[in-house]
Amino acid sequence: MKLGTCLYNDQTYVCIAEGDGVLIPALEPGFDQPAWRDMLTLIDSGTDLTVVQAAATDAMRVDAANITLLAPIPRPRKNVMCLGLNYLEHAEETANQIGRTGKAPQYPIVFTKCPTSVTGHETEIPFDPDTCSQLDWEAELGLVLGKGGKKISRDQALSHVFGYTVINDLSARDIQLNHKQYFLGKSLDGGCPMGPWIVTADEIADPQNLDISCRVNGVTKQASNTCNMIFDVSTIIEWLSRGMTLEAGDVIATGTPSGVGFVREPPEFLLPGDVVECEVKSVGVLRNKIV
Ligand SMILES: O=C(O)C/C=C\CC(=O)C(=O)O
Repeated sequence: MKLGTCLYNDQTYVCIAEGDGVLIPALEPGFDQPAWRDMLTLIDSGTDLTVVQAAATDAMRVDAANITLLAPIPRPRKNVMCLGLNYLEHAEETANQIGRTGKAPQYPIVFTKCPTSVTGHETEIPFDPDTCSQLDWEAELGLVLGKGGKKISRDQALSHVFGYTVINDLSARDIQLNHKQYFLGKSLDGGCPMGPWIVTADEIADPQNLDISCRVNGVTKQASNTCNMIFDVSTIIEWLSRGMTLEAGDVIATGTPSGVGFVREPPEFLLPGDVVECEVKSVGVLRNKIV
């Protein structure tokens, strides 16, 4: 099932992709209203989603033209947790660019993006030349947890995943590299496009076998497969939860493959007018324009 968050008649709802449009369960009074108006409440509620689809009525069907999709979780409760240098070729291209030895990280590199950076599919990403002149793309597989926990074992990790989404870990390289910590350069307003949907975990048989790519103005810049992650999804959850309690609704970006802009010769960055598309096969295409 593909779940999203949309605006319909100036109100926010959780919706389910269906054909050319969506189902909005909250339009039927019989459905749990708080859960179907907010994705995090829905995740917390543990609602049986199959029941909803089976009970779909015409009153719930809305044409795609009548809604605006937002990020599936428009404002996560806490920072989006992200993996740095989690594909070997990307670790190597980065090391070459900044004059380091290119080795796979021995331990996961984890940084975060603040919740206010989250934005949706087809939103415009503001380009502010006073702040940043080196805006770069990073296509990533995103995880949304359905169940929290501490010391989650690799074996159990996938059972904690509610679903998968696409994230563009937009990176202001000048800010990121000048400030040592990644945080500021990764947290610009509009710097975390997410969506269009959360694809529920039952639909993704193997998160380590998904083609992942990024196109800028239709030209492919990144093309890889999630099998090339250094730390796979289960290991990421295991590592993150070793000493830190993970919670339902947490969002994790699992790292980007090679082909980012700042390591190119000459370096390439996003400019106003550019359209950037991140795609994870079976999960979706996330498109944004820089303005
Ligand atoms: O300064 C570094 O070590 C890494 C620079 C870029 C990597 C990155 O942003 C990532 O998300 O991976």
